[in-house]
Amino acid sequence: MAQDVTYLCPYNGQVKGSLSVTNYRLYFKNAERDSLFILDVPLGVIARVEKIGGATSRGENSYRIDILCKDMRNLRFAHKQENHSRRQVFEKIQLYSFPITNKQPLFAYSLKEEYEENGWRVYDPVADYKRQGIPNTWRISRVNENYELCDTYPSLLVVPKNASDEYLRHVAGFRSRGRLPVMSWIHPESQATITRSSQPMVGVAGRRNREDEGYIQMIMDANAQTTKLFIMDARPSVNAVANKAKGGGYENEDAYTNAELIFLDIHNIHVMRESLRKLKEVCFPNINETHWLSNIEATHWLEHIKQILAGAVRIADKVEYYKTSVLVHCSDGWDRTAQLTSLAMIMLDPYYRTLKGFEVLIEKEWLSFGHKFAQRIGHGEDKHSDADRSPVFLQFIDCVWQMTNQFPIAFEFNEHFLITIMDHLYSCLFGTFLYNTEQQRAKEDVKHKTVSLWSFINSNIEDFLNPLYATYLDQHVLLPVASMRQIELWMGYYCRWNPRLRPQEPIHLRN
Ligand SMILES: CCCC(=O)OC[C@@H](COP(=O)(O)O[C@@H]1[C@H](O)[C@H](OP(=O)(O)O)[C@@H](O)[C@H](O)[C@H]1O)OC(=O)CCC
Repeated sequence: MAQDVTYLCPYNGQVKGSLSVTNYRLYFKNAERDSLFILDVPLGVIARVEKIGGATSRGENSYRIDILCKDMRNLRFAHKQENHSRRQVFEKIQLYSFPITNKQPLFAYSLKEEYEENGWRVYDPVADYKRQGIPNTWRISRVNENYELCDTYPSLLVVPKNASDEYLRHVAGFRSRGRLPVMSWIHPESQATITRSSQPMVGVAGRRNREDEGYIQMIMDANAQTTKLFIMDARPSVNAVANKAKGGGYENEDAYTNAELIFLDIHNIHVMRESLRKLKEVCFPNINETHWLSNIEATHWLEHIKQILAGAVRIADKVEYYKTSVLVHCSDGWDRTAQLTSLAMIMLDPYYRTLKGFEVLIEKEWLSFGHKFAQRIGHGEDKHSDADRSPVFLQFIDCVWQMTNQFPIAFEFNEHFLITIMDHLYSCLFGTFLYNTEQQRAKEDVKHKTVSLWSFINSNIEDFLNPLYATYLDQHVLLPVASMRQIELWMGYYCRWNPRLRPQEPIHLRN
């Protein structure tokens, strides 16, 4: 606890008060009695802490602690040199914001809160495949039971019936990191499927693999409706070609007869990280009125959102209206592929537009299929400029918000639900988003040692429901308009800290 600290609020000016740090949060409370001002920041959201100014700094508020956060804001606290309090506050914030770096346990292992709902029971892979209805042209394989085939995949895989476990091993050998094509979703009527994978290891030599080619044919044959299959490669073709230099690449249509390859032109994690960095500069702390639209355009953020949504629309369109199966992949098959399969599934299957169904979707397409949450967010690590960090999951949640914005009564959950998920992606209060793979989470026994985010949400469900929700029975397919005219900046998230941008009651009505 440090007394006599001044929070330099970009909206309310200087606020004098006391700053406390616990092993979970940073808590600032103003000293004046009249208007209460509180800042309550989970330390997990902190990306970087720095000391500004030294003992000889004389300018007003020049002796500070500046904090950069992952949730689109920065916090600045001015200290008094004579109090000698800054060092201790700084060291405690460092210690508890970066527990992995400092060999401390993540706070999720300290949370003792009890909830009546056990969120760890929300997702059961067999139950979701049963709900989808797996016909006997497909089978559940246990070949990855102990993660021996692919340590970044789930232990349970749904594959074409005729592919033996031995055959699967050959196919996995030709896919980057063993991430072979497996089923994400099957259409209840047409039996057209969405399958997902990583890139084939074609390389500059143009290597082929008989089993991989035969396996793609099996996926095609499992859909009696058509003799064709679309391979949607999420990447710009130039990147797919560049990946050949590292032994990767894409399917050669001569080798995969009846398959049509389409590139969806979604950029890689490095482009997206840079785009969000620019967006934060434009949105926080204040909005430049005259250059707002050109500043937003210069970040390219909305173009990326549009491109991801448009890719998912093309997948949903092929599966629904052409009754044709689609294989989705990118380079590694855990960033853009997860965005595309999960968005297409939301468009095609109303179950995933319910609150529980959305939780199942995140558990299945993101967590069980090895999206590297720990690495992309940097949980507990102080390496704020790590090139593996990237807002891939935020882009997915932003695309879901775009759909709720275009179809306000089609989703059971509300905006607060999406923002709460983002807040706890960073907070490390729950075990849900910790680690990078299902195997790691099983090894760390998170289901017994931590609380699931869905326990908290499902025990307070009324806060997260959309009052306008109308269970669409007939309109089960929802295709958003993925064009720049319809895509909007999600102000409720990117500008959430600016009180002037919150719709207020007219001043004269304020008491
Ligand atoms: C000469 C060496 C060629 C080379 O490095 O290939 C590597 C590629 C990197 O491949 P990219 O696809 O551009 O970028 C990759 C994808 O973003 C992938 O996510 P996803 O799951 O969405 O695939 C991430 O997991 C990887 O960490 C990242 O490297 O780099 C490029 O293609 C950049 C050139 C334009």
